[in-house]
Amino acid sequence: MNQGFRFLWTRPSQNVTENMAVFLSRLHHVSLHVSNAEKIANDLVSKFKFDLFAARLTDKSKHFAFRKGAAVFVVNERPSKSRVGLNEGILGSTDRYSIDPQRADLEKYKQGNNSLGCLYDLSPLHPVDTVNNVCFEVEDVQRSFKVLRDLGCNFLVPPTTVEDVNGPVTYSVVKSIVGNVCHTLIEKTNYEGVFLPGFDVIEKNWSLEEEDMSCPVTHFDHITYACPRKTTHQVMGWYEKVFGFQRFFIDSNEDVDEGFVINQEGIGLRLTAMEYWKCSKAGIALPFAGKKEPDCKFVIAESLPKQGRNQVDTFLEQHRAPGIQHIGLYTKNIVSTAHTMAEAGVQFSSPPPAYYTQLGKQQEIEEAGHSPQMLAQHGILLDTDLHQDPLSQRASSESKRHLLQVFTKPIFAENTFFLELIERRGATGFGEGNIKALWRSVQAYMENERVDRQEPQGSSKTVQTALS
Ligand SMILES: O=C(O)C(=O)Cc1ccc(O)cc1
Ligand SMILES: [Fe+2]
Repeated sequence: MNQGFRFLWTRPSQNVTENMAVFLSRLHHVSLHVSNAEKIANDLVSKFKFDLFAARLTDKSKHFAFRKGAAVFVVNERPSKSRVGLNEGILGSTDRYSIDPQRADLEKYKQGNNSLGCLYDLSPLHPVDTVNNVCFEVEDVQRSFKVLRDLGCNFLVPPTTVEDVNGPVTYSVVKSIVGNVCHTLIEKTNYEGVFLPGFDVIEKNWSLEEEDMSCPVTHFDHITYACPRKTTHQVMGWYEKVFGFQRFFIDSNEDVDEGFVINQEGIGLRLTAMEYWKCSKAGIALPFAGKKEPDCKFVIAESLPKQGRNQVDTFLEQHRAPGIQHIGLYTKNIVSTAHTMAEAGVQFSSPPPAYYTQLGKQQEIEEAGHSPQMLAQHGILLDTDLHQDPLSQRASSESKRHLLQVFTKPIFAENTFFLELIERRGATGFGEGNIKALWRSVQAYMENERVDRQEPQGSSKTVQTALS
């Protein structure tokens, strides 16, 4: 079945590679644009246990950087339209660093969209809260810019250097093929500061190596895109060509051309996954100095028409563009993390209660060393990888590969983004059982939401009818 692999990409010799794609050193941060930065900032700190470690406040914009292990979010406050002035300079009056336009066409950019002082990104004026910029470190931004421009990529910000006392950082923003998603490419090998020039570091009295035992989130495990129907091949092809991404199989039942398809019992979903070339050889920033960071996977989710309206369609509608639907946070202990976050007010989507009582599930959970009650309490799902190599088949149940996952409810006012917790015990893909149950848990939440939203409308209609 898995033959004639279309997306398989073998790494050619170094010289050829140089002309083909830009290789990414590491994921630097993921950037959000929201209408109320303080609300999300509070949630990230008090509920999701991230640390606010850097901030940039100008009279026009607010940017906060949060970290949990190697997972870094930058929250940008989306300015209201009334605050957008034409032809304003890039630098806000409170900026204390220098910026060097490396290209003449920066003039155009200054006068255009990005007149709001949104460093390392641009203010997208997207109508709803959105997570839309996945920022990567690269070795050479200028060279990356040339390679990608030759490949036909559109740049939203040309190479630009920003500097403070800790040294220079050069960046450029390239538009992706997926809706409003873009990628800031960052070169910071000569920068010695904690984050990026322009941000004030917020000192905290804790060792960077210190680990939060109750909530051991270490990195971004995967980023899932919601894409329109029949666009998966195009998206895969773009990432393969531009950044040298490689396809990997989510599940052993996956078809090469079709991806991993679930098209039954109300679930219509096509999933395809890819990851970037592992070449984390560039200088690695704190707090992971000297350590190998795991790479983040990318998942493309496409809805299939037969099974009715679903969560991918809902995302596309409410987000008003294809884009990042959710991000999986890797944790070393999902039970403890979910428990700590739930106590702090995080709401999780639970699967139907029958999930935990279905034949064999209880035993499967217990064999994996968990308590069904504990998992059920927060809606955590467990999948056992049944396709094992012959050696581990003969080994004890302890050597089986497991995957544990739970989805949060949307974290913005509209259904345009949620988080996921994921713990991998040997499993590298996404289990079919979990995907079905995750899908159902989100569907159930959405159905409830729809009913809740319709009720007041229904009752006001009744009132109106009674009055007319
Ligand atoms: O299993 C995962 O974590 C995925 O990321 C797959 C997925 C993608 C989209 C959905 O709406 C539901 C599940
Ligand atoms: Fe996921």
